[in-house]
Amino acid sequence: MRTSIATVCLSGTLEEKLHACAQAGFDGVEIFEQDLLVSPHSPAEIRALAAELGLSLDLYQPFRDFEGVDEELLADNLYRAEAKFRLMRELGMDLMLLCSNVGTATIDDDETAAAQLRTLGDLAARYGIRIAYEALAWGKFVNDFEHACRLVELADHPNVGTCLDSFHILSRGWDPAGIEKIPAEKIFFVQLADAPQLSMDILSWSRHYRVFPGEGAWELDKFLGHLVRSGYTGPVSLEIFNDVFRQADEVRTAVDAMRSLIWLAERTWVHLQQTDGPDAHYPMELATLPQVPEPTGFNFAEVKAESTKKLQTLLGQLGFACRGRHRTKPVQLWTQGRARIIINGQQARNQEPAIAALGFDVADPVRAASRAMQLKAAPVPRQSQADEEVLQAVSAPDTTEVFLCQGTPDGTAAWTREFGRPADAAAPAGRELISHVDHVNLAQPWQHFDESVLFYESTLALSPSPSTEVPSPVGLVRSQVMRTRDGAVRLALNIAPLVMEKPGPSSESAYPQHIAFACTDVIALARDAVGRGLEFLKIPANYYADLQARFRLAPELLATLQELNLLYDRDQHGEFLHFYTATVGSVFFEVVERRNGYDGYGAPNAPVRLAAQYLLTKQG
Ligand SMILES: O=C(O)c1ccc(O)c(O)c1
Ligand SMILES: [Mg+2]
Repeated sequence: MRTSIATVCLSGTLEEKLHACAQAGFDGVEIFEQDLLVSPHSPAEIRALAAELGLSLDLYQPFRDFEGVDEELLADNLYRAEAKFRLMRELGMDLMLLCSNVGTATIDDDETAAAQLRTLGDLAARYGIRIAYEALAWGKFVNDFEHACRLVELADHPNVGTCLDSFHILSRGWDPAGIEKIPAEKIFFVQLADAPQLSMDILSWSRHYRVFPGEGAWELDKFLGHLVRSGYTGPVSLEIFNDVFRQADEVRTAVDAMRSLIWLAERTWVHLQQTDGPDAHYPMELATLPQVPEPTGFNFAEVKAESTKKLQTLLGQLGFACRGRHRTKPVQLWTQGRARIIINGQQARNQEPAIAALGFDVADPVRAASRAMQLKAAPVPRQSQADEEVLQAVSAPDTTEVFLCQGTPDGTAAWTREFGRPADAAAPAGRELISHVDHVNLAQPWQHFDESVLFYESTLALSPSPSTEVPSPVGLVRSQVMRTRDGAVRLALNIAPLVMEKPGPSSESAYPQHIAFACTDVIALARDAVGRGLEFLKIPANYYADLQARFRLAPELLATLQELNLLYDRDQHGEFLHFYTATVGSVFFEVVERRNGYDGYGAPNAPVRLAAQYLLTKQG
């Protein structure tokens, strides 16, 4: 599959955009006219730069409002077109995108429009140029890809074909299966975009909210499957109008874009294997990736900190014990049940405690790392001694280090052997009620949220749950859970509100993130923790009054919840009881008890938690 991307997807100058596309590994680009118009470089210089970078210039776009007009306007439009053909010759380009007329068309007649396309084809042919006609979803008379194809067929000119754009097809709810009926040689170009399911006018949706494949709501693997079956072999290009990508770092966006195409090609290959059988062959080649199953659990979570005292105290109060110190590094291992927390003091000068790494249990770490690398994940450089476990790790978009660890049937981890028992090893403070890490909640930089979702889905095989929004005193927090089907791994990604503008310590400290532990008896554990002096996040009385109104809890239970600062929720399966600790640095802990298969995260309680934490930061 030849890959391409429209320059409109990226921030920066045309020169910067071309460099980013080449760096990310694209075969070619679509030149967006606006990017060229504002460039100080001549068309010849842009052509030379693209050649030097090994990028083909696949499509010049857009040319607008051409067909369905009267004779006088047609003459003007042909004059405009010829100027662009001359420009394209300087660029060394031979394919121009023509959008269906959205403004100036006055004649709603297929024969007329097709004849005008034929005239344009004649003119284009003199310059060795071909025209790819695209139905915009909001076109005046042509807004449906099959209608555009009928006009192309009627025009019956070798230099006139169609451009398919998934946005215009899927946003209108047209059935993409119709793509298979289009003669492959008439599909001159293909653009892909995904989008979140929104209810708004289509033009605004298209111009502001498109995202890369895998970051929205559409089944683009099926869309691409229809295209592959049509016999098309040309470039598959990304055309994403997105307000965030326009401001984000262009190199990162280009890598995110490339990852989406690599992943989509694989998904499409899997889809076609399943529907057409393993012996089916198509002219377009789809590269595949090493297949990996979902991870089976969290292997560890690592917190980096210069001063580890407060963390140690907190973990001890939760019933964790220090199981050892690393033989050669200032690193401690704290465990309870299968929950492992590494406290890492390496290269942590002046660092307040923060979650730095997560380990996932996978079936085959080398294979999983190879997949991640093929998906353009950046490897984490590591120095290990000869007798140490070689661990595979890649960097997530929010810079969390993702370790791919060997899963074992009994949940043990071989690397723990490197931790000798410390001289001051404490016996666990009491009974072990925590069994494992239930979920981890990571704050995402606002401009990398979609990238993070795609990263965890494509590299780790986690699936996105429907996203939610949680009100907090400093903004609305968008939350997206990525999880395995069995819930063994649950990762909640939150977009922190843009800036904490209110004065106070919160504006300096990183947005808090947390690790939630699963426990079999949260009331007992909370009582133990109270006895050990744990500082709980204080929950206001108003919350408990509302709880009573919503759930009619037994008075004794309600009193216990309130006494212990426990929160409560219920779903169609069962009940959820949980509490939060105070925050150290940017880290806090949660302990949860899921009763009878409760499957959520206490979403109605999240605003209460955020408000309580906000109050604490105000008090300093
Ligand atoms: O929004 C637009 O005008 C526009 C322009 C060119 C395209 O290829 C497209 O899909 C939309
Ligand atoms: Mg388009």
